[in-house]
Amino acid sequence: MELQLRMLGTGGAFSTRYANNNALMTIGDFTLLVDCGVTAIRSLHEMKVPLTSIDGVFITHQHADHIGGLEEFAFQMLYVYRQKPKLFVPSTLRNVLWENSLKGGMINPEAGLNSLDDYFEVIEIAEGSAAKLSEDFRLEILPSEHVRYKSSYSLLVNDRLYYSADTRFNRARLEELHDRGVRYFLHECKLYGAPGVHTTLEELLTLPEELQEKIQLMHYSDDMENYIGRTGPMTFLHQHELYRYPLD
Ligand SMILES: O=c1ccn([C@@H]2O[C@@H]3COP(=O)(O)O[C@H]3[C@H]2O)c(=O)[nH]1
Ligand SMILES: [Zn+2]
Ligand SMILES: [Zn+2]
Repeated sequence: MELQLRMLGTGGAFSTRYANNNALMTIGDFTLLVDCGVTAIRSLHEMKVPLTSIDGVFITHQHADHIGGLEEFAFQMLYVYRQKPKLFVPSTLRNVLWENSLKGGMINPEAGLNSLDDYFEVIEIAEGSAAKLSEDFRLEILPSEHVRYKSSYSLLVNDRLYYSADTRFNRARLEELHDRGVRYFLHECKLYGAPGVHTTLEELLTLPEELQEKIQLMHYSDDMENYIGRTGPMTFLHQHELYRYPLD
């Protein structure tokens, strides 16, 4: 069994070169879109991935580079393809995702479209245990500290691949997961400046060498090329490339 990954984009929120940091993960016959930002629909078109080939969408948090394409995804699925896609959403985000982000553009009482459930088959994911998205695809959500007092999540897939999404540096978590046998770490990276709500390259470079060797960097700024050769053993993820991660 392997996880196949293609990044729709690998850019930070203000990147114009690398598109929003959204990921397509396939295990067995199940394909999950992790986040659906402003650039997601265009990226999928460029990758020749039909919207109908996506078995479900998972949302990590409410910033536009992670949910800004969800309205178009929902509208296309409803009005073009007449399908109701699965939306996997952390329990703490379900209500605010609709009330504070999507409702303004998507509510349509005349058409009976009044809630998230009218567009999606909503499947809440709770913290603390892995959810089975399919026979082969297990997803655990790990609360992350990104913008304080707001929900955001990192992911653990099949106990083998960690996907940070947007988060401040969390050394204890990274080392604990590494000790538990997690093999692949896809980590966001702010290449320069103070951390703020993100993890900096400087912080990641303080991790043990054997952990850095397992890290691929994403959510980077447009000047990424200036940092090639300055990331220790860590490598950069590239948009649209196919990566394969054995899971056994
Ligand atoms: O408290 C805040 C909230 C936001 N921001 C910026 O806005 C961006 C929103 O998307 P992002 O989470 O990918 O990156 C964020 C940062 O670049 C910030 O610096 N501090
Ligand atoms: Zn982001
Ligand atoms: Zn964010």
